[in-house]
Amino acid sequence: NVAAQGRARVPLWAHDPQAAEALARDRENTRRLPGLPLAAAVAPTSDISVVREAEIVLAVTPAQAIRTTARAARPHMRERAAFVICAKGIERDRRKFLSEVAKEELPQADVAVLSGPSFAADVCRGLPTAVTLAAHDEALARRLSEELSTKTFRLYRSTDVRGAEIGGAAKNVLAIAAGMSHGRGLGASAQAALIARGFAELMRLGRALGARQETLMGLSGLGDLVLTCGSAQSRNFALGEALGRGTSVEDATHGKLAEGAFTARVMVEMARAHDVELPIAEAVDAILSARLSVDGAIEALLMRPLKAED
Ligand SMILES: NC(=O)C1=CN([C@@H]2O[C@H](COP(=O)(O)OP(=O)(O)OC[C@H]3O[C@@H](n4cnc5c(N)ncnc54)[C@H](O)[C@@H]3O)[C@@H](O)[C@H]2O)C=CC1
Ligand SMILES: O=C(CO)COP(=O)(O)O
Repeated sequence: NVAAQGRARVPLWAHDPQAAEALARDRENTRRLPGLPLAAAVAPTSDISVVREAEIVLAVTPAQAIRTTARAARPHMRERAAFVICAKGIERDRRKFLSEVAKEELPQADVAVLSGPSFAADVCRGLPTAVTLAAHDEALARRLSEELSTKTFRLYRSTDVRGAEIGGAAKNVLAIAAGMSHGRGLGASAQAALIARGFAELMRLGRALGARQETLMGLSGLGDLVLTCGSAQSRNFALGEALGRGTSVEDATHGKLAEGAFTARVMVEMARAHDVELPIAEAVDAILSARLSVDGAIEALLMRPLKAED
């Protein structure tokens, strides 16, 4: 809907033909964004060859589906079209960032990352939102941020692609921890401590992987961490909250896409490979893999040796 502002036609591809038909019929995503109709210019389809029309493709699938989607788009994408990754996560099987996945699958495209604090429903309602648009090429970042910004959806440009994607991936894992603390009734002080120590983990990992500090402290890092760790509107926070209340991992992860559940393990593996300690992310991974209970994780975090605040 944002892209439809000022454009006559915005094709919207869905991989599931029934979903595309339902969107075309109802002009609304009745399950995920009820009460928020599609703009008139949005044209749902399940034919991925529509990317042929596009100079800008917004890739908004689950993170683990970015590779197959990019691969399917490859024969149809124009030379130098922009492939803007809006998913937040890291490829689990090959331990790759999504910009790396896109570059491998779409050599003809210019890859960018759009990430930051923005619940889809807020954006669709026209509530004020500000996010990061990162591309290695400054001129591309500038062009995309100008073309995709509206009065209420403001894109700040960056050339730190890695920083933008680390923030978006890591905050989901940390939001699960924040949700657990809330669901377990640990109180507002614990919540604030978790966000601050979670941010320390995000910074440590980001620095080890070459991200810039200002990106990690910006919209796509700290900004999105604060949003996601502080709102039950977040699916990651809601997943953690359910676990904190005692719901089983199987029941809690069912139904809605919570990217942190897919990112936790690969984030911990990447950190270990770079000798970076991430106790909160490790606890989330251990709980999701049923190696640790929520109470066991709280106990383990409280028992950690006292150390300097870094
Ligand atoms: N919903 C939100 O507020 C925000 C979501 N994101 C990110 O956007 C990405 C997508 O999230 P949502 O749209 O919210 O999730 P969603 O669950 O609402 O929609 C995901 C869509 O992907 C489709 N899909 C599932 N498997 C697929 C596959 N193998 N190939 C292609 N498409 C497939 C589903 O049919 C569905 O239409 C996630 O990485 C999420 O972190 C980022 C910012 C905000
Ligand atoms: O990324 C988001 C907000 O910036 C959406 O958060 P959830 O995926 O946790 O709902």
